[in-house]
Amino acid sequence: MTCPCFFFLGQILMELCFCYASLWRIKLLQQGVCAKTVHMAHAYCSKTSKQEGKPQLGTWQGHCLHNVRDVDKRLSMEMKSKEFSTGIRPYLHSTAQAELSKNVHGIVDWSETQLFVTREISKLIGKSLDPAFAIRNMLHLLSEFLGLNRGRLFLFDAQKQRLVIRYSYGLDEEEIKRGVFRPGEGITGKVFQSGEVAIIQDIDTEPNYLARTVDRDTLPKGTISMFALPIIVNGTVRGVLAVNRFRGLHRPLSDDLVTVRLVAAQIAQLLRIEHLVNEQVERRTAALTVENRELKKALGKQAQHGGIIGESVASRAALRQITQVANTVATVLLLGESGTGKELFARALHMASDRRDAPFIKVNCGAIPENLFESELFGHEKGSFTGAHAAKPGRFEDADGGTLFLDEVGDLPLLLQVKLLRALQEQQIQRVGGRKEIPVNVRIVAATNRDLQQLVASGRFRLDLFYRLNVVPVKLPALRARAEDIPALARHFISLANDTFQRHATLTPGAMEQLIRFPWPGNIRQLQNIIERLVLLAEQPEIEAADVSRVLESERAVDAVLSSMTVAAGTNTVTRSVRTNQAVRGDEVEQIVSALTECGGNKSRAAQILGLTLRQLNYRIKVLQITLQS
Ligand SMILES: Nc1ncnc2c1ncn2[C@@H]1O[C@H](COP(=O)(O)OP(=O)(O)OP(=O)(O)O)[C@@H](O)[C@H]1O
Repeated sequence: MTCPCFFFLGQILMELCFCYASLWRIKLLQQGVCAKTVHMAHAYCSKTSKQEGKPQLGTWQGHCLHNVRDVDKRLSMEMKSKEFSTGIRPYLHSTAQAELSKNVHGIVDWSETQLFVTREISKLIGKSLDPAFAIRNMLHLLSEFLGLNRGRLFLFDAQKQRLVIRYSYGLDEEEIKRGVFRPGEGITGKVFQSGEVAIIQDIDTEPNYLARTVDRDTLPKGTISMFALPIIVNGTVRGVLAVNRFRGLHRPLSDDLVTVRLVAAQIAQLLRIEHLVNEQVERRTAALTVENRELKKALGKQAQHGGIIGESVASRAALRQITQVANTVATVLLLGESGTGKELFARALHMASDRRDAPFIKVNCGAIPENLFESELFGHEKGSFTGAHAAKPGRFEDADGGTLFLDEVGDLPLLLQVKLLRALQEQQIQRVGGRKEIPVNVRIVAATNRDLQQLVASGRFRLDLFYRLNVVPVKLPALRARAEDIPALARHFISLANDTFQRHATLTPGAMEQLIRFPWPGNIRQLQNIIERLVLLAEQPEIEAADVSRVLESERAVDAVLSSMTVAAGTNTVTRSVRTNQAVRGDEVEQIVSALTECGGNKSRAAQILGLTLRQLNYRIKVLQITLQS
């Protein structure tokens, strides 16, 4: 028989316990601990006591305190972290408050809570695609509202060949550090290896549970279950999501599994997006790093060599030659096809010489009308011819102390060749209409894309002038003879085009390969034009091999059309192919080509048909980059 005193004492103790637990609840609420958690812990304790029939003060109070203290300890830890107070805490606080206002004094309705958690998880993805924010909040929701605690996401570290914890909720730093598994090791490793879900009813009886991450003593007494789910991204297992579950929760295990599966699927989605973004960023960074390195290299060399890009043997030989003679007065004759960089070399020579602070004057001998040429070169006195209203110095005088660059010197009329020779020999000139000899100190650099020796042989160029100019001949190689220079030149032109058109284009290795393999006829300008076109047409920053193929294909088509035009010369059929790289000026090209065709390649007659002087025709041929190949 029970003593009434004992029964009475028991009632008092029970009341005291409720009061104690309520006080705890109030205290924790005052301290800012999440109200829902405290409420859940409290509800759990009340239920336990009811189920166990009569009050067992030590056991249920112990449960209650253990749960509340444990939650409190972990929340305090989280609350200390910056992230909690800036991102997660306000979010959970507001949702918990909302839930609390509905449910604070009633028995927890789990299906409603599950629905709420599911909704919140989906909302998280909409809020941010940042995996750190979304995943931590999901784990937080699982723990706070469903009691699925110590959520941890392991990801496979390919370098270490280990699964390591990347995101977690409710684990301290030591626990995170300990949570490392080899594939196949423990439950986590096995789920990773098999790609199958593991549901552990009781971790204490599971031989594969290694209790490595979470020390068993830190978990509540009683049965603890565990879910471990593979995270599958694009068909590959990338990691494992694990959570602990107290068996004491009064709802089916399968309900929680549904929610954890949803979280695993959302995490996989987030990682897929992260992977895609990282891949893009990595590709872009790698391309930019290569480009940066190349540009730095090119810049260094450019600064050294006056902007000349060229690593090939032929380019380096030409560079060596101009560097050697830069500081002398020796006349340099630059020989090379159109667009091989003759002007660039002439300028570099000037800049490398001690004349660099004096003028560099360029005269295009092929572009100046014959009747104006002498005055252009040597100047004129007032009234020396109609229209000479004032005295004007010529280009020789302009270049005094510096460099005079005579481009297309092979086009110089014979009469002027004599006068030029005289000026070179005597280092003095006479203006048109003037009597006075004017001394000039000019260094001559001449250039031509024509075969001067052949012109001498045919009587169109004076031999003595040829010797005078040909002191230091420098042969500039055509692009086809220096494929090694193409990558550096291409990058240089990409950078120029990016500056001009405000773009950020880069060439993929495949695109560069296409440019290297293209049979460039010789003109660097053609390479530059194509790169400019590629930069302008590019729909995305990376120019792919297919983009280059497309542009080169159209280039080939233009070449083919122009090459098929043959020119017959008299009764002897001389076949010449005509090419250009300026498709945009096709009409004019066609007119010139058909005039040349009609006249059997005779430029003087073609010029008459076109209403041009021979000099003008030669100039148009040059500007339009029409090359007559025998
Ligand atoms: N080695 C090089 N490095 C960098 N750019 C180059 C190089 N060679 C040529 N270029 C560029 O190619 C274009 C043509 O060069 P340039 O005008 O010097 O050739 P050119 O032989 O004088 O041509 P033309 O005979 O038609 O007058 C220019 O834009 C020039 O900057």
